[in-house]
Amino acid sequence: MLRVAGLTRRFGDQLALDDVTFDVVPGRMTGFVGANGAGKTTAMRIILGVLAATAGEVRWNDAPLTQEVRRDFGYMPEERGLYPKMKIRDQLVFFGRLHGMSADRAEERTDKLLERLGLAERATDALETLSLGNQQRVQIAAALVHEPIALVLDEPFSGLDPLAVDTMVDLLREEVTPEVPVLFSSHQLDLVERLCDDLIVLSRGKVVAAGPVADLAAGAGTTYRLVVDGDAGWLRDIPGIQVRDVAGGTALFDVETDGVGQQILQQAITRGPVLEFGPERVALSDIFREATR
Ligand SMILES: Nc1ncnc2c1ncn2[C@@H]1O[C@H](COP(=O)(O)OP(=O)(O)OP(=O)(O)O)[C@@H](O)[C@H]1O
Repeated sequence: MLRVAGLTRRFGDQLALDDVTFDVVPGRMTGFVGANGAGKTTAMRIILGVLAATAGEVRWNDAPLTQEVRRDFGYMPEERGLYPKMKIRDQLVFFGRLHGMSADRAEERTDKLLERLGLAERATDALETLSLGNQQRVQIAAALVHEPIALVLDEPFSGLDPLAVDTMVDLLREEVTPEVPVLFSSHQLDLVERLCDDLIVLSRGKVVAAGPVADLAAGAGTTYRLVVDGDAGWLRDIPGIQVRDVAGGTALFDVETDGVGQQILQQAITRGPVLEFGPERVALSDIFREATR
């Protein structure tokens, strides 16, 4: 497991990270979100050892993370770091070799990834001749080529069209074996919601929410949605609930007393057909807004 423990980073007077602690659990995709300047890139750079922490440490399997172990991490930096004039296949093989792979293995992995990303026919083209979306695909391949033991991806999906996002996501899911923790930052909350198992929300250098998305989304857990064939206006007269909204047969309400939700379902059934009933999931955008307020 990758653990960030009490990370603090100052730039002059500015506190970019303030005692940040979180875990990135193997085999789970962890989304890292926060407004511009919240400190995501700074934290990722520290994890990768590109930047030093002012205080705190990064741990790997309960021991301080060493440079040797870091060599086996995969990293997609915010400032994409590939060589524009180098052929993409040569470049990926080169990165594989840098991470200690044999030439044969690096070539085998490179060809598999290029094939998988639909870039096999461009293997001998220079990176700069590719579209930006395709350059991004090569970036992700560069992070994956050496079969990393952990992945840290800074905005891996920015600028990609929905189809390219899907290809990348499929590839990540294939690559993320149960031993590999994956941390990725993104501003695309819909995508994060679809993709990640765990979420870390950073605001002004502090962790303001963290945990499994399902738990965070259920956090408010007392809001229900009822859809009936008819008018749901009668809900307004029921004690023990707070009606948020009623539009025709669709109602959203908060349960203030335990068990009232089930009583309402029973009442609704006696009044006519019930089309939908259940707890309302909180949208990630709402969790984000609430946490970073
Ligand atoms: N090298 C640096 N020197 C001075 N300040 C820096 C440096 N790097 C980052 N900062 C500051 O630290 C804060 C956190 O920046 P960081 O890039 O980590 O945020 P972020 O969450 O990645 O933002 P974004 O979503 O815009 O990429 C910002 O206020 C930024 O200006």
